[in-house]
This record gives sequence, C-alpha cells and structure tokens, in this order.
Amino acid sequence: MTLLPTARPHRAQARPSPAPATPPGPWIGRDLLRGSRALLALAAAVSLASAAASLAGPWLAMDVTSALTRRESITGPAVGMSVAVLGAAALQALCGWLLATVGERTVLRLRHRSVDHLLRLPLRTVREEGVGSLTAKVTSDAALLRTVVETGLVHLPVAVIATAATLTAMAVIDPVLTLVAAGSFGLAGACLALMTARMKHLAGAQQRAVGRLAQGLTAHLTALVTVKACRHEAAAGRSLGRAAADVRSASLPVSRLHCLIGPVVSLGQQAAVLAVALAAGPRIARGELSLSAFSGFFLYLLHLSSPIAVAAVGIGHLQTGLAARGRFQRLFALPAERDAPRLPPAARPPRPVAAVAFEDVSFTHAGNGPVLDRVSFRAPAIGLTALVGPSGAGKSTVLALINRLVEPDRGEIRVLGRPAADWPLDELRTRTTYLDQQSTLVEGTVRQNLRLGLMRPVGDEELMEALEAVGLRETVRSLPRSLDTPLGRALDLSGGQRQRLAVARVLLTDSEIVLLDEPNSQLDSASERLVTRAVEQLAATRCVIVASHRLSAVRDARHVILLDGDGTVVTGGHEHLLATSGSYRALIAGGAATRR
Ligand SMILES: Nc1ncnc2c1ncn2[C@@H]1O[C@H](COP(=O)(O)OP(=O)(O)OP(=O)(O)O)[C@@H](O)[C@H]1O
Repeated sequence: MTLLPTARPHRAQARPSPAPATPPGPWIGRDLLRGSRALLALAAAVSLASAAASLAGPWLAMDVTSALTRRESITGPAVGMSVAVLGAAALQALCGWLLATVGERTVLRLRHRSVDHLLRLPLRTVREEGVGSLTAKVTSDAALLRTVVETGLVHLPVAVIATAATLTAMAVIDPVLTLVAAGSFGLAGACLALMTARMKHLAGAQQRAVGRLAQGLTAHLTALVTVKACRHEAAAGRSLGRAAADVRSASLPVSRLHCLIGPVVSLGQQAAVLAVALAAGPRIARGELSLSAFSGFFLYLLHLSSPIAVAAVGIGHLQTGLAARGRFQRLFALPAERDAPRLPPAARPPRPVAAVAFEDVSFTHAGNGPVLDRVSFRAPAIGLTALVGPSGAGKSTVLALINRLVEPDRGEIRVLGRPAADWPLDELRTRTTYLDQQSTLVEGTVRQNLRLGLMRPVGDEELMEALEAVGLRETVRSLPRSLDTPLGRALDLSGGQRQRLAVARVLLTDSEIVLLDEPNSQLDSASERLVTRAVEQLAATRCVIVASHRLSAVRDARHVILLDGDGTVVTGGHEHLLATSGSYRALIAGGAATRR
C-alpha cells in the first residue's frame, strides 16, 4: 500500500456538489412550513372547535338557569354543558400537542437551513458577524420562531375569532350591554395596542444583547488558556458581566411589559363588569332583560377576557418571534461564498505547467492597508515551492486566496490552468488541500481528523502509515481508544503532536495542490526532519506550496517566492535569490522584520 499516493485523476474522487442553499425568501416561515401545512390546518381547526365548545358553555348555562327558573329538568343542558367544557379542554390539549409538533419541526428546519447557510458564508463575513453571535442565532433565536408559527398562525387568529364570536353572542343576548362592555374594554385595548407595538422594538434589542453576550463568552472561552495565563479572569468576568447586565437591561422592559398584559386585561374586564352591572340593573328591573339572559351575558363577559388575554399575550410573544425572524432574514440575506457551476468533465483543462499563477493580484483585508499589490508569480505543477517573507507580508493570505477562502480585489488567480473564480468551490477545494497556520483539528476522533476531506475509503493500515510518517503511530496506539479516541475535550495531544496529526491528514490527500502554512512551526528538529521528508515525498508528484520562516523549507525548495512585505515579489531558486536579492539574503540571515 502506498503511504503517499500519487495525485490521481479527479473524476473518481470529485465530491458531489453540495445541495445549493435555499435562497432567502421574503417570509422565511413559508418555506419552513412545507410538509406541515396539513398539521397546522388541523391544529387551527381543533383550536377553533375548542373555542366553539368554550363558547357553547355559557349558552348552555343559560339553558340550565332557565330550566331551573321554570322548574324543569336540567339533565339535558347540564350534560351538554359538561360535554362542552370537557370537550373544550381536550381539544385545547390536542391543539397544543399538534402545534408543539409543527413548531419544533419548523425550528429544526430553520436550524438546518441556518447551519447550511452559515457554513457557506465567506470567512470575512463570519468574522465580521462574530462566531458567538451567529451561534446565538442558531441556538436561542431559532427557538423563538416557534411562537411565530404557534401564535401567529393559530392562537392569535383563533383568539380574534373567539373574541368576535363572544361579542356576537353577547350582542345577540343584549346589544346595549354589549356596547357598554366593549366601551369599557376600550381603554384597556388602547393600552394593550401601545404595549405590543413597543414590544417588537424591545425584543429586537434584547436578542442583539444576547448575541453580544454569546459572542463575548465564545471569544473568551476560545482564548481560555491565554485568559488564565495572563490572569485575565477578573477583567474578562467584568467585561462579560457588563454584557450580561446589558442583556438584563434589554430584557427587563420586555418582561415588565409582558407582566402588565394580564393586569391590563383584568382591569378592562373589571371595568366592563362594573359598567355592565350598573347598566343591567335598571333593565332587569324594567323587565327588558331576563335573569337567565343576564346570567348568560355575564358568563360571556367573563369568558371574553380569556381570548383577549390570549390575543394580547400572543401579540407580545409574536413581536419577540418577529424580531427573531428579522434577525434571520438579515442572516439569510448575507451572501454565501460565490460558487461556479460544475463543468462537464470534457471541459476540464489539461494539467498545466504552473499549478498556481497569480497575475497582477491585489488584496486588502477590510479596514487594513493593501496586503498584496499587483502581485504576479507562478508555482510549478510538480515540486516544492517555498513561500517566504517577513511576518505580515501576506503569505497566509496568498494561500487563502488560492483556496478561495478570500477573494482578490483585482487581478487573476489561475489554479490548474483555470481562473480560480471559475472552479466550483467544492472541486477547487478537492484539488487543493490546505493546512492552516494553527494546524486546526476538528472536534472528533483521531480517525475523523485523519479522514477529513477524503472521499475514498481509507483503511486503518493506511492511516497508521501516515501517522508513522510523522512519528505519531505509537502515540496514537497508546491512546485509550487508539484511532477512535476523541480529541479536543478531556483528552488531547500536545501542540506539536496536533500539528503532526494535521500533516498526517495532508499525507493522505490525493489533491494536485497542497498548501501548507507553517507546518513545522511547533516541531522539534527530529519531528521537523520527519515532516520535511514526508512533504518532499508529497512534492514528488504534485505542487506543494509551503509558507514558512524555516531555512530548511527554503533550502529544499525547487522554487522560492519571496513576498518582501512591500508588495514586491521575487521568484527563483534558492541559490539564484541568494545571489540576486538583498531582501532574501536579509531574510535568510535572520533579518526578517515585521511588516508594519
Ligand atoms: N482577518 C484579518 N483582518 C484584517 N487584516 C488581516 C487579517 N488577517 C491578516 N491581516 C493583515 O494582513 C497582513 C498579511 O497577513 P498574513 O497573515 O497573510 O501574513 P503572513 O505573511 O502569513 O504573516 P506571518 O508570517 O506572521 O504568519 C498582515 O499585515 C495582517 O495585519
């Protein structure tokens, strides 16, 4: 079995194109409800039936009262009333059950869609938005969308219908008393309208504050080693405490407004009860209103507060859900990485002499001065190319541009003979393997980390050979579950071991271009020799570009690209550059200065 496979034709290993992310819609709930509409309609019907059963209660109570006053049997109306009351409760429970099913399904869909979109955002966007803030959207904000479905689509419309139906029933019994009751509720209604209008604005501020807290917490926990080593816990605690206090300040008005809804509705009801009692007395005395009609009217009046409270509380919760929906709309409006359509195999260009070619490429990080200014160079299709230059000269940026993790401001980058922008991203990143400066491992087992990005099946023996090549075979064997040991939580490797594990992953690749950013930075000389040898073997069959400060990387390279930090690029062999470039001699002599 070959440990370091030669670059293979890529038809066999090209990954299937990922499903295109759903384009953002104007109303992100509509498509999320696909497949749930029947269940939602059933829930609405059940809710309506429950409201109707509740409405029937007072009407049947009137029958009971009039039967009692006429000294007739109350069995029929009493049974009917019991059935209505029990039925309303059972239907309400069923509606809640159905809505919980639809709500959680919708939230799950939203989370899937958000994660899919987040993972396709450009790096720059993710940095600008903040990892913690984006995490808060997927975790807490997504759950709030459930209220939009439950309240917005069922509870609120049903509450409005129930309120209208109750008022109609009251009007049928006595229109005058109905006007009196409605007028008395009016002031409370106006207060409720003002409160709910304010709530959406407040809920948006609350969710943004939660996002900022999550962002701060993520940032500090990610840098926990430094936080502890620099005794920064107290300052970090204060900063996070301030963020938490902001959440409290933003949440308190929302909670207070929510708390006010119940008392305002109750106040409106009390006012209506008082007004109706005052208005009904003379009418009863004059015989314009029977006792049974009054008792029915009164029960409806008491009943009225229930749908009004549901509507008021519902509007409040809906505003919170709508604020979350706005945040998701903004998230989905962030453009994903630009991708190119997959070309048919026949359209693929033959393997060119230069694996990577930069023509007049300029790049500026947002908020910074230009990193690359009209830079041109080529890296051969076979062999080791060293990318050198002082710290901050733009070496990592060059590698990121090749992998299209960032896009150039101008100029053209050709990868394997085709403009990088024309490659479907998935295919470009199949054909280029990139090891970042931190030699990042993903949270998972040793095996998962080694197999990351590989589409072909890889047996344990091949994994072990790759580990052997970087001197890690015995280390991994001694782990509690060998290749299946999870890393990054309770159990972890040293910095150098993690870096070698990341290099071992690269050794398994079939890509025609391998980009390594400081792959030796944490290694002792014995490990460095192992890695250097493994990289040389890789470079025997493909283009390997190594960004490095190490002299060894430069000495062994067939081709050197020097970014001198002032936008100038010098290329050639090591000896040629030694003879012709003062910057190169200074760099080799250890005179690499930071760029800024
Ligand atoms: N995310 C970023 N946002 C803004 N500016 C950045 C960002 N990353 C890098 N830069 C800037 O871009 C310039 C080039 O950075 P880059 O990491 O490419 O340099 P480098 O040559 O790889 O440095 P080093 O050898 O220290 O790793 C630096 O001046 C840096 O300040």
